[in-house]
Amino acid sequence: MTPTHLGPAEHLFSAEEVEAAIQRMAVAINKDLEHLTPHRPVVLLCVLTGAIVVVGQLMPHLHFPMTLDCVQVSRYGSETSGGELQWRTRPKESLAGAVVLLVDDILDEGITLKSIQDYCMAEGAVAVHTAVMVRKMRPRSIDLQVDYVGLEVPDQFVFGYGLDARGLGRNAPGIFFLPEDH
Ligand SMILES: O=P(O)(O)OC[C@H]1O[C@H](OP(=O)(O)OP(=O)(O)O)[C@H](O)[C@@H]1O
Ligand code: HPA
Repeated sequence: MTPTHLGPAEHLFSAEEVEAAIQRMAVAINKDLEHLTPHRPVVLLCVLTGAIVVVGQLMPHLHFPMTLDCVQVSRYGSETSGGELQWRTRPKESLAGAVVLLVDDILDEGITLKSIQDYCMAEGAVAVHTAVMVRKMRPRSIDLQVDYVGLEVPDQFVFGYGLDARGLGRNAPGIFFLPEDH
């Protein structure tokens, strides 16, 4: 157990391990998207709030022309189980004809990422590539292919590196979970 300001927590990944995983994702993304962009920049779509940290770490390692836009959606709030998806902010620019790189911090049930991917396609995106810093190892009823995954985490409510537990812990330098938090 590691002491954190949320209490003693299991330490899953150090900051160095998370950063190394983000760099590996960047290498794979560069390989796939670099050749697509001579005509039009990729739209990197950050899923606020949690993805702000992974996007900040990922962007300097991406070597193709891009613009940065964001959506803000939420379905957990201060809970550890998800509810209905609330849309707070939609992208500023039109997605018509765009290649989108959609980046979130976690794939849990998959409802958030799938809903945003569907939204992008409905807005006219030509392709939506998806990337998550962590994917939770759990059964999922959603049919969703995630193109880039940094790390796999157990079926626990994790925090750190942008991920919160009841609003706190986004600044934790690594990925943790509270053993009693389900
Ligand atoms: O795969 P799902 O089960 O849909 O859950 C994943 C989503 O849940 C969290 O967002 P949250 O609703 O907590 O908003 P936040 O990013 O503002 O914390 C997380 O940041 C993902 O966006
Ligand atoms: O395990 C989690 N941690 C933080 N936020 C989340 N949103 C969905 N699952 C999680």
